[in-house]
Amino acid sequence: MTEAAALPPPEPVRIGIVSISDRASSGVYEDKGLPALQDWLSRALHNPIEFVPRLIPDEQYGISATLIELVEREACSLVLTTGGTGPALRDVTPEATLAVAHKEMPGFGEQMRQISLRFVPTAILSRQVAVIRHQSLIINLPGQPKAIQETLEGLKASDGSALVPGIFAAVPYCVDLIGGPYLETRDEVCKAFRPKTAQRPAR
Ligand SMILES: Nc1ncnc2c1ncn2[C@@H]1O[C@H](COP(=O)(O)OP(=O)(O)OP(=O)(O)O)[C@@H](O)[C@H]1O
Ligand SMILES: Nc1nc2c(c(=O)[nH]1)N[C@H]1C(S)=C(S)[C@@H](COP(=O)(O)O)O[C@H]1N2
Repeated sequence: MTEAAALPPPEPVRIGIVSISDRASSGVYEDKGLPALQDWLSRALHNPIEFVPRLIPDEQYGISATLIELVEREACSLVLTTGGTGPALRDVTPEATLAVAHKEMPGFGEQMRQISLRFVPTAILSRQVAVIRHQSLIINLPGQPKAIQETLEGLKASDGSALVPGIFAAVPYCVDLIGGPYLETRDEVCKAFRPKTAQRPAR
């Protein structure tokens, strides 16, 4: 038997994915946010994932209500949003997210802006936040569908090594610390960082 075969199977995880866009939610254009989130997470994680998707307009109270529902009724350990983080009048995702926060996790937004500045100078306009509510981590990502992979995965050199680590590298350990399932990443997509004492044998 190989070492990987002797390991227990990865724990299942419920992940809320929320696309926040006036135009995609009203059918003006096709939503590309939910497929991009689902595709990247399925490539990055060994864990079986149950996705809980929502496509909603840029309405502050509706966004907060959706986040509470995903955390409290749907028991999602992780919730990723995309869209509504810029400076436009209708962009209220950060306010809606902070309104349901028990703790703020400013490092995610800081790192996201560092990564995004390597791709576009307008990253300085992005206001993403991350928070903890109960035992769930909620993270805002920018609305451009291509920005989802850029921020989660970071910037890689041509040999695949990380030039700027993506924000997802810190997600599994954060989820450990709030009592969620043990998330196992595929190193070629995203190498999770955990201190040695928190690591289980690699798959
Ligand atoms: N869910 C989505 N699906 C496809 N493309 C999107 C989506 N959200 C954003 N985009 C694209 O990224 C750009 C910037 O996103 P942003 O969140 O600022 O949208 P917006 O201009 O506020 O409009 P809306 O809320 O109607 O998507 C959009 O103009 C659009 O081209
Ligand atoms: N990685 C990455 N981050 C990005 C972008 C991008 O193209 N790639 N677009 C920026 C732009 S133009 C804006 S206005 C802000 C906010 O985007 P949102 O309102 O679509 O959430 O995200 C920024 N962050």
